[in-house]
Amino acid sequence: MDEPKGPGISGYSQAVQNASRSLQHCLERAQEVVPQQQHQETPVYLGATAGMRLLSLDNRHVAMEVLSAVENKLRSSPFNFQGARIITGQEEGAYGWITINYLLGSFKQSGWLNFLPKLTSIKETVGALDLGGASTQITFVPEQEQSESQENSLHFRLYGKSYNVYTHSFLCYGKDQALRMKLVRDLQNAETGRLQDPCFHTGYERNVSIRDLYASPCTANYKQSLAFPQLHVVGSGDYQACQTRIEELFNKTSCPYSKCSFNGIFLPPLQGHFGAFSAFYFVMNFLNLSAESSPAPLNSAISTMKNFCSRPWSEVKAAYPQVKEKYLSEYCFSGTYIISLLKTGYGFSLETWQQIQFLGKIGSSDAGWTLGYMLNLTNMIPAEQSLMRPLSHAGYVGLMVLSSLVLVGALLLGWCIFRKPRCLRKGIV
Ligand SMILES: O=c1[nH]cnc2c1ncn2[C@@H]1O[C@H](COP(=O)(O)OP(=O)(O)O)[C@@H](O)[C@H]1O
Repeated sequence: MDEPKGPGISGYSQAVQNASRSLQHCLERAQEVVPQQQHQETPVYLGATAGMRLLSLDNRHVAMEVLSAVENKLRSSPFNFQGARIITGQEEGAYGWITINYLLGSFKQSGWLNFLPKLTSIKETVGALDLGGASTQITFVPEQEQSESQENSLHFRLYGKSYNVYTHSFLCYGKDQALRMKLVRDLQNAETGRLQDPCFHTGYERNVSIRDLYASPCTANYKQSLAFPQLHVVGSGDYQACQTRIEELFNKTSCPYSKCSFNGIFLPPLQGHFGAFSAFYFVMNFLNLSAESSPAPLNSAISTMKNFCSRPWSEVKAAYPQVKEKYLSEYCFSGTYIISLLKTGYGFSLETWQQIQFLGKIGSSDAGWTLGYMLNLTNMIPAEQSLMRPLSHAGYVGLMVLSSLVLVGALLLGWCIFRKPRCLRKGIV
């Protein structure tokens, strides 16, 4: 039976071992891809996200140990290691937004072409929705420039244009921590260690260690002494009931601003198109709800989820033998969570849902915060747009041919004037 590892001591060392293994794998891959003579001059940065933010909240000492273990490994690699740090939720949101807009070309178009608004359709930036295991981010340029909450507002100057960006990172609302929060809430009224859970398929069973469940800062507040050391989760596969339980995670009771998402957090009216990536994409892509040309409407996403959650576990397992059991068993929860977060949490409607595009890659690059982080650290995005636009290859060739013709013409003219004055005179007379 699959048991999700929580951040108990065993969970941490397991997590460190996993991280170390993936880092090794990453380094080996990078050494294959980057030509050997460029290894030393290739900068390497490491940014850690919400999982490490949580670990740091829970035990700063362990978090620092993990970072320094990773640093040592990277320092001994052939690359030019520049440092490892835990990035803030705001940075994670901002870098995701920078990545997708950089890859979609939204910044450049809205740079110098804005001087010619009538000649070109102005392309707006696209909002970014990022779902991880431990946190989720929403970032976009709202219609109203003045923000009601300074902690949610960022200012960027990119390619000569200013952007006032709204961002918020919800720690604990990544899909793994959200599942934990739901489980501990379900446990509050439980008398036995057996929990019937509508977010898992019928026939699915999982044992969860109570100690691990409460070990996260996201669930610590719900801690209660229970007579049983393990929670025995038994699936009942019911989308509607699952959605009802999930929606309890979003506290909509009070809002100190004109508008909020949930938990009293300011959210300006949603504006424009959104790219939803990372786990938003992994889950929606598995459920066939991410079609890039026309993403499924909200109503059909809900019917797909109803149908998927109601399928018995034995049937689902047989249908997808190649999918990791941990992911497969949680797609009913994750899909339902995504719909609830976007609809109830952020307030996407039937209409605005259509503005969301679920993105895995843009071109050949992953949609995610990492590219934006690199672009920022390596100063790849200038604040000001250079006045000269770089020439395309065709433009360059054309300009060279034209200047060669002008040069040949000038030489001929000079030769006529100074060496053969009669040819000119003949022409004139
Ligand atoms: O193929 C997949 N299907 C479903 N979930 C996936 C798949 N690949 C990765 N994930 C999950 O997506 C989430 C991505 O989290 P990530 O590591 O980017 O952010 P985090 O730092 O906030 O946890 C994790 O929960 C991971 O387990």
